[in-house]
Amino acid sequence: MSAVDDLRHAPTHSLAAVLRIPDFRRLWIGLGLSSLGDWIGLLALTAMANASADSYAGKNYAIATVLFLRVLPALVMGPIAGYIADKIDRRVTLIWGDYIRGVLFLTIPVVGQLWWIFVVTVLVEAVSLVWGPAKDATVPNLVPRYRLEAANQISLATTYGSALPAAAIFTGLTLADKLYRNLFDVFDRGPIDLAIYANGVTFIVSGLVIASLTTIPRGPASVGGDTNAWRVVVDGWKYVGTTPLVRGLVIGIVGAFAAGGVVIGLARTFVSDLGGGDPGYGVLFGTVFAGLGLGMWRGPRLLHGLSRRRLFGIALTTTGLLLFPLALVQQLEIVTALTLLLGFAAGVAWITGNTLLGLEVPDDVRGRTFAFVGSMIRLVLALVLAAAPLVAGTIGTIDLPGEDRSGEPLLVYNGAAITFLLAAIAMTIVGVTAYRQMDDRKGTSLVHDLRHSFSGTLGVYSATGCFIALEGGEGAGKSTQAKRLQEWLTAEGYDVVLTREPGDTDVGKELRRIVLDPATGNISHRTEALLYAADKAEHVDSVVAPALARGAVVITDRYVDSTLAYQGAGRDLADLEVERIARWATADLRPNLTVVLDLPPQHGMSRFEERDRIEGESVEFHERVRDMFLQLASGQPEHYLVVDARASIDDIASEIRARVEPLLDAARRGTGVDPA
Ligand SMILES: Nc1ncnc2c1ncn2[C@@H]1O[C@H](COP(=O)(O)OP(=O)(O)OP(=O)(O)O)[C@@H](O)[C@H]1O
Ligand SMILES: Cc1cn([C@H]2C[C@H](O)[C@@H](COP(=O)(O)O)O2)c(=O)[nH]c1=O
Repeated sequence: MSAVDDLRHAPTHSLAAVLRIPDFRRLWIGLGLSSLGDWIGLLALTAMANASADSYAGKNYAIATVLFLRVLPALVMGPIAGYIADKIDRRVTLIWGDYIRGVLFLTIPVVGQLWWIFVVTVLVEAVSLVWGPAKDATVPNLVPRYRLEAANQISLATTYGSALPAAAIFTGLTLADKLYRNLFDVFDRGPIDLAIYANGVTFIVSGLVIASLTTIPRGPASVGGDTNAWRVVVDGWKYVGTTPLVRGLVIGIVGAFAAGGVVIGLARTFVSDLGGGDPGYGVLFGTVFAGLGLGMWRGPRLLHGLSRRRLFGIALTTTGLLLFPLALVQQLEIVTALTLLLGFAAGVAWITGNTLLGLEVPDDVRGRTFAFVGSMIRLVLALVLAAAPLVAGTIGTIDLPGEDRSGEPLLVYNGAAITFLLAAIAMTIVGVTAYRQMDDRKGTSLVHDLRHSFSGTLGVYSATGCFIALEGGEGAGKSTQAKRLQEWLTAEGYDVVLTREPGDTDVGKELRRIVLDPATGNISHRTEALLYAADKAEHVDSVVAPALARGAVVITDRYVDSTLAYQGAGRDLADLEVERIARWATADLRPNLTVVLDLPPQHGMSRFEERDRIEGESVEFHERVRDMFLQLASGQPEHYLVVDARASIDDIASEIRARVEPLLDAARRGTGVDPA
């Protein structure tokens, strides 16, 4: 198979496949180098600012100014940066943007003055504001549309992930300076100057790498959308203010950034207070980002069964609670371990909040909401980065009562620790508020949900074919959409099996008659659960599994989620027990995608007249069923699509098609798909 075929057949979400595109790979190397340099530069500049003042307050103020100036240009220039990027040739912006930033950094050690650090910080940020949209606008020219999401994931991971090697390099340089004195004597400020020179060089090399790209189109970047920041903020306020869920999300996300800002803003002086130097600072910085990365990567999987809304509130509250010991413990090693946990919790909150925003905010206001959240984050970060060191500097040093034998105070807390304590209180309040505003499981204890999510398994995904389930309340349009999907896939040339629960097998037909015939009357709820489970066992063993094994696309009208919703939430049997039985019956085989057609129960019931045994249940019963479907979807957004079933049949069908299409690569090649 040729390299091109190989690339075409790689799954849509494959990161390796995007990196095999030569021009994207070059842009990525450029981005990686400049991001690495940028993080090293941030560490070195804050360390340089720290060294430039003598008093505790003076050090804090110098660091605060550097950090504040990094955010300030985005606030002032944000609206016009997009406009400028639109007007300049993209190639020129990308290449010269890197050269200019590189040269500016190289001048810092040469001038060696604090005021010049401030000037360069503002200039570099201003250039970055134009460089960013030009880069974002270039990526779609380098990769096919269906690989854009994977390309964006790589860009994001590279921008933030490079903080880790940057911290390692900075720590290595400062440590080497401590171990081998005179090693960096050629530089006025030893390893700090070297780090800043290295930063400048990485930008210039990045510019050279990007200059070798052949496919950056000539002409200005198209950043698209409304770049008027004021309009974005006003629209965002209106929408957020009137939607409780989104209000909770925004409070949480902005709160998490505020807490992060306090930690970053005070990290250098805090490390000094605990007796650490530049290497300790580098380690602490790297640890926060290692934790963040781990949290984003593993966190949601660790608690995969938990409602995403609850997980978000819990992660935020945990971030706040972890800040307490961080502030009070005075040992650098323990503080570093706590920082890893703190980063982890913040990473879980960030990825969960972002996913929820993407999933819960309607398409027509999603862009504006993201832009609004972005503006709020910058505003709050700027305020916090400026205010935290000022507060810490003003508090100064507090000796707690009690002395040791030599008459020294037993415990001394500096301003940084006290400010962490204030942030801990604020963050915990934000976390609890977000949790309460967004809780979608009121009435179910958190302990129950946690036990449930830890005891569950991740499930089994077929190694071949593609398994799609349609779920939802009565009359939501499952059969209609299942048929539409089948017709489309068949026309596309796939081997498709359309099936349903209960009643697709001979045994199943009998079971369906028993459970749905009003003449059956009241039966024990556990009997009902077992009858549905028996239908599932037969269905999976004789229909679903064989079809998947030969590489077919299997569409089922209802599956395990129906029993969790109807017998679990509707009948009020213990969720865990119903789930265990259903998972056992189906050998824990899970759909690659479950489409939930969401509709108010009365609306669905108005679509037909006859009522079977289950349809005849109360509205409250069907409300509980609906809530459970949504709850299950929110727990694993990567495996679900929730659709507003009030939309037209055509619109719903095309929304489903768009989500199913990327999953089909594997069915085409006869290999399994796990979109997560
Ligand atoms: N989006 C829609 N808008 C309006 N009517 C719809 C829509 N989708 C389906 N219908 C109609 O609603 C009725 C029920 O649809 P369908 O049988 O597909 O629902 P269902 O979810 O499979 O129902 P059940 O839960 O009873 O199996 C049908 O008459 C169908 O034509
Ligand atoms: C699979 C499954 C179904 N049910 C209920 C849900 C519906 O009321 C009927 C099936 O009717 P449809 O017209 O075919 O949608 O059964 C359930 O309670 N538990 C289940 O596992």
